[in-house]
Amino acid sequence: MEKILKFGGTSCGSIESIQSVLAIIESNGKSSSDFAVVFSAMSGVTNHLLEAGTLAAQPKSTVNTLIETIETRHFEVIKHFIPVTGQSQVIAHVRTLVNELRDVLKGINLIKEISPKTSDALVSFGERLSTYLIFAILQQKGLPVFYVDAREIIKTNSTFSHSEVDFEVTNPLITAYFETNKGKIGLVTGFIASNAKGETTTLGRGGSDYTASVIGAALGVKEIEIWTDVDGMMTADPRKVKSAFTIPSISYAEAMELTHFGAKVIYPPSLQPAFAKNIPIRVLNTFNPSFAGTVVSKELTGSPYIITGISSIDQLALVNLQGSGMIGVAGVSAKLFTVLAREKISVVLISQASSEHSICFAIDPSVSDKVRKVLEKEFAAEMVAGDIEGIDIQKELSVIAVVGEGMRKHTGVSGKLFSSLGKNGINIVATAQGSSELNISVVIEKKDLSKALNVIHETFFFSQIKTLHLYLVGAGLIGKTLLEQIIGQEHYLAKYKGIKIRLTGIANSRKQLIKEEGIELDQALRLLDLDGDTTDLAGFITKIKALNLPNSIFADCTANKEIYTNYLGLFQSNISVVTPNKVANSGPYDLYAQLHQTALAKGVKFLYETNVGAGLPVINTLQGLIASGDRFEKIEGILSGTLSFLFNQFKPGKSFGEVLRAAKQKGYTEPDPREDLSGMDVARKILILSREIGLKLEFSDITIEKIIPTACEAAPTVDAFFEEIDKANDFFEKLVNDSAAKGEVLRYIACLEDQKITIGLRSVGPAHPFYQMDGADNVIAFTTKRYHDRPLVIKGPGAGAEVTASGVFADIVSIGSHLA
Ligand SMILES: NC(=O)c1ccc[n+]([C@@H]2O[C@H](COP(=O)([O-])OP(=O)(O)OC[C@H]3O[C@@H](n4cnc5c(N)ncnc54)[C@H](O)[C@@H]3O)[C@@H](O)[C@H]2O)c1
Ligand SMILES: N[C@@H](CCO)C(=O)O
Ligand code: NA
Repeated sequence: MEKILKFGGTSCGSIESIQSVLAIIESNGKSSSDFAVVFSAMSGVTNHLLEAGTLAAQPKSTVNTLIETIETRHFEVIKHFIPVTGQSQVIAHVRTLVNELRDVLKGINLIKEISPKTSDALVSFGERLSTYLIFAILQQKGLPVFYVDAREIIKTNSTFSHSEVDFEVTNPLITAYFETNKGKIGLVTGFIASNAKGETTTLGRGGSDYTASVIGAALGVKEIEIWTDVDGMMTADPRKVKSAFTIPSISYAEAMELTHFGAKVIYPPSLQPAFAKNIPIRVLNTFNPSFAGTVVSKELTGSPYIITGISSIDQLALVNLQGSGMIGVAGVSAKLFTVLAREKISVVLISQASSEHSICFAIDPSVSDKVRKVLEKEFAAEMVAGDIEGIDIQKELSVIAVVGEGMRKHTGVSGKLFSSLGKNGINIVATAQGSSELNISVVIEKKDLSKALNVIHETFFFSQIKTLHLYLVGAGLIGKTLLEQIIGQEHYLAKYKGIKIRLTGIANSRKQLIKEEGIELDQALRLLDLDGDTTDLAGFITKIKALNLPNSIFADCTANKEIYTNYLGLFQSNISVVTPNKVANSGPYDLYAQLHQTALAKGVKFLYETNVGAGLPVINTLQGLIASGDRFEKIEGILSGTLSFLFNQFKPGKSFGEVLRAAKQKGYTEPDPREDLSGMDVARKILILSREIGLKLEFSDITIEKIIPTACEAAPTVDAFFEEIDKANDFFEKLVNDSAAKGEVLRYIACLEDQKITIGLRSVGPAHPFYQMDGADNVIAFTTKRYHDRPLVIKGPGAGAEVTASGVFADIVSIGSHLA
């Protein structure tokens, strides 16, 4: 015979699905009749039958409603597919079967008990009904079909509910039966069989697949098709990993490993007879029949990936047995696993270090109390003697298995696996790798499961592209410009850096929006307005943490003074922070130190190049010098773009207020320009630089020489401030004139030397290195041990939306490169 098709319960579940099943069979029938089809019961029917059985065994209960439900579902199929003239005969046959079913239930009701034997007889009606219906429909359509009650050809022992097939008797029966009906399509009841006495038995878990496999093996078919409701076996559970895709080809051994840990599309043990005869199994989708699905076979067609798939068990407990008395003592593990076997406790994974000091193994958490009791009893003597110190059971864990024959040929697979988890702060509680190198298993905390699956999936299947999840808080001047810049670089980043930035959250002071699947960058502001909720920063951050997405970056593009109190929690949740906001790094030193230490300890990034000199490479350069062992002697510079612009542009006769307004309009000033004019902004920057070189200075250690009249400084609002500035024009004219009279210019200079910071307005002549400035230029001179005679100077535009956003962007990309 050419092949066997098998349709599961969902394929036989409704009018629509049966429509697809019929179409698939008819299309196969066009070219040949040399195949057979195995059917499960209509979905839900087996459960209804079992329920009816349980009910029937109770006094004074009625099963009529359940039987009617079952009957009606089958009648509906008849009415839909069979022409009226042909219906009565089919309906009559279904009635006969249902009456027989009623008799079985009556029997159960009489003795008030349901044995595995009666249960098997009861559930057999599901497959008998579904298969008969499809037989009747196809027969009326004129296809050469015959109905096969598998009880006539599959013989088992009498272990009801999970009977074992007697192949010696079965195989000749199958070949003879199909030989007699050669040239016709056999439609076979799945799941059911019979014992030597002719009593109905069932084949246990994966039953109908087993039927297909037993018949296929007996007839030596070329392929077995398992039709289900998904596109074959996937690289990961698509409910947990959105980017999971169908595995085109997989080996029997890999399929075993994957399904052992989850992927429940097929149950490989039930396909054993076919495996043994090297018959390939193809897993196909009834609802997407043209899709090629997955072939499970001995031969591999060569996957482009190192691994084949990932699966997991969500709930797991880890038992750890430890003690010095276990070292070198033969038999502890033998005893342990004998006990577990005796108690029928299934062990999911085992790991023992070569020190032999401990053995750890994973079990279903529902049996953890039992395991503890059993072990405490069994090892009581060893525990009293102190040879075994204790039994530790950890719950709320999950296990992930990375599976693939390809791992044998590649080195560095576990390195890749562990480092990808490590970079995302996922703690590995235990690991196990079989010497077959077919499966590496890692036990992790349950809360990290979805994140870990996604990280691993991306690492092995999309290694060319790393998705960064970006949460942008602050969609003002810098935030908006950043979004525009990202849009412009999407293609470049994907192609040359292997990075995709997915905007997962955005907020401004009014609204916030989080979308796990990502927010279209060019629609982000509109969507924030349209779909956003009222801003609640604490709630926003709680949601980010709960989402627990891999490669997450929080970009703080606000000037908010409190937001940084959230950074610590973000770091602890393995979320990196990128920010132009200077408040965190210029706050109390203890907090500053705690933030930096936490980020370092958690392996996440805290990047803030734009804190000083906007996009100019000030912080990175400084860090490079420090890292390479240079020593700083002096840092001096013009660190305010706004003040630089003011003193470059303002000339007597001009309005100082107008020049300041122009600076604001050009995006140089802080959202509140009082921060710039008061010297606060410069003070923050030089303090940040001092901390970068290792000084423990506080804001209060800085002396700021004032440059604006007290009235300006005292102005309560930004508007009032501008009014005061306008009134102070003479004051500023005099400052400039006095300086110009000496042939000099005014420069607002910050200086760090001998652990002291001074900031003030200086009048400098043409010989001074800061004399020649333009626009909103910053200049920073580092005098160090190495750059001693002539300082290292960084100079250029130090404020403005484009240069600042690009500095923030570069920090984000640098995190991407670190993760990729
Ligand atoms: N302009 C520059 O040249 C420059 C250079 C370097 C650094 N920076 C820094 O960049 C940051 C942003 O500056 P900007 O000019 O874009 O400011 P902005 O006022 O234009 O934008 C700030 C944004 O933050 C939002 N915001 C404020 N508080 C918030 C909160 N609690 N929750 C959510 N959103 C909140 C606002 O709604 C706004 O969208 C500042 O920290 C500034 O110091 C600016
Ligand atoms: N307001 C700041 C922006 C850069 O940090 C300045 O004028 O320098
Ligand atoms: Na910078």
